[in-house]
Amino acid sequence: MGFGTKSIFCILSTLALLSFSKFVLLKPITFLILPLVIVYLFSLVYNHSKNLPPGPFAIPIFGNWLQVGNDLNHRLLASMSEVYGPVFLLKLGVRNLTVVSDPELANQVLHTQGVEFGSRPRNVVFDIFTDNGQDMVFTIYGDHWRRMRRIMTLPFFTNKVVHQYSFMWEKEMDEVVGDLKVDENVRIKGIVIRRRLQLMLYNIMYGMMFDARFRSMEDPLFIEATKFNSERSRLAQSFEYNYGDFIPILRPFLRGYLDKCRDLQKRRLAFFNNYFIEERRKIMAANGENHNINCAIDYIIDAQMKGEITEENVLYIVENINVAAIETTLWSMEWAIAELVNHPTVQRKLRDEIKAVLKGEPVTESNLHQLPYLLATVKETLRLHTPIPLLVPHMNLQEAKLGVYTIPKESKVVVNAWWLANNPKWWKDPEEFRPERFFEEETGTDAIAGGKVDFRYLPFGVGRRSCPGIILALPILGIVIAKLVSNFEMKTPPGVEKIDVSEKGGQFSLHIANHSTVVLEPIVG
Ligand code: HEM
Repeated sequence: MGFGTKSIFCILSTLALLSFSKFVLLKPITFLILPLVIVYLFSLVYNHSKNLPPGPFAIPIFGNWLQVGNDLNHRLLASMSEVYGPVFLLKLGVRNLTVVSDPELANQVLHTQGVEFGSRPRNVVFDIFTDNGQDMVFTIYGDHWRRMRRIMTLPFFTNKVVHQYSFMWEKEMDEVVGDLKVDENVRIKGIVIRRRLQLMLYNIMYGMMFDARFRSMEDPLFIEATKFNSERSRLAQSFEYNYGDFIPILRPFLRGYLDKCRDLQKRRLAFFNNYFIEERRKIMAANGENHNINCAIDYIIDAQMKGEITEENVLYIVENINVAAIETTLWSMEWAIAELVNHPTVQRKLRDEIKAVLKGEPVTESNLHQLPYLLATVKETLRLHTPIPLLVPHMNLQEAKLGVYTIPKESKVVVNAWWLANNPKWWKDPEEFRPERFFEEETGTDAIAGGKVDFRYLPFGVGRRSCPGIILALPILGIVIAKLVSNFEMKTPPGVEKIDVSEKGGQFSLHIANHSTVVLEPIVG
């Protein structure tokens, strides 16, 4: 007798027993429990006949939600994978969550079955922030995504763009170095460097997008842009709305939260439109048919004028760059700086490498490839502190196979990229910040040079939905770190032994919990 038949037999005998017992007749409460028992037994049969991935026992309506809670972060999911295996399934109310923690299965989700798992799940808050998928990052896999990704590639994600803008990036970074050198407090008490680096990154991204620049950290438009983006991040990243997403009957209780999201989104999009996009439209219109393409948004508006995308899509491309590009790169910089302060020998080795190879020439995008220790330091930062530890969630529109298991259609599928890169099964002393690992024990893999994909190391994902911004993020991170270590000795403030590298996570992000105060002592000579 197979399991299915056995279970049906079990259901029938349980029902028979219950219906004949005095207990049923006497206790009305049984009428409440009985349906739950039936649902549970049927779900057992269903799960086994479908061969769903293993997972904790799920109760009706709530599934596993009451057991696992809201904060489904990379560490909790990693510890669950030790119990349930490299792929497991959580039922969260009406949603299914499949968690993948194995390089070969990650290869299947992201690469060999990239089409099947290439969509993004929706949720009540993201539906508001993307107007039901008008954007690119969170939209399902299909024609709209393909068109948006193609249109964004040429003005943002090519080598030509990198070469065109790297001079501007380097200038922005030199300004940071200049500002830090003239401020005496920086070398005595130290500063929280985040805000200054944030201004630099806004200037880099807004320069590429709109040919625009914020004058200083006090520029009212800069203050407004950062406020809008951080509020958007807070509302979207919070775990506090999960209950309404998992259990639709609870959604009325989310009304206040969702109204807040709608209000913010309206004001934020109007801000992008009125101050930046409309400005570019005016400049383009003044030049008529022969308008020049001076920045990314000109190219994108041009695509809209040719009827390839809508006006709303243009706005959502701007919104996506604000969300995807700036904070991710900024978090990585903060992690790198904190680790460098805590590891002065790594700073010294970086300095030695730069001196020996470049012999006094400045670090630029075009000579970065000559600095393998610098590249390994960036790589090690993203391994230990993966900024998007579970990648952006994937989703299968149809029922799909993953290994021997069946993944129900429209499941949220997350790849635990942080655990792939920090599991002691695959890495020696993974908790150590040690760029040398890529020259010592990792030499046989795609450690530095590229080539065959190493599915243990996926901070940018891989495959169709991988991060197209990697082409900008890696050189930006490399040059910033190189400029900081060449110009400054980075230290803890007086009385502090180590920078606190505790982490704080959201639905998609992992950042440093306390923005570090760092002393930067200029290097003379
Ligand atoms: C250190 C910095 C960055 C990290 C760690 C990072 C990481 C990621 C990850 C993990 C994904 C999702 C991959 C997946 O779902 O499989 C992603 C998607 C994306 N990233 Fe990045 N990213 C960074 C910087 C950037 C930058 C600078 C840009 C743009 C200028 C950018 C634009 C995007 C876009 C548009 C997507 C969505 C791709 C799609 O859905 O097709 N990212 N990024």
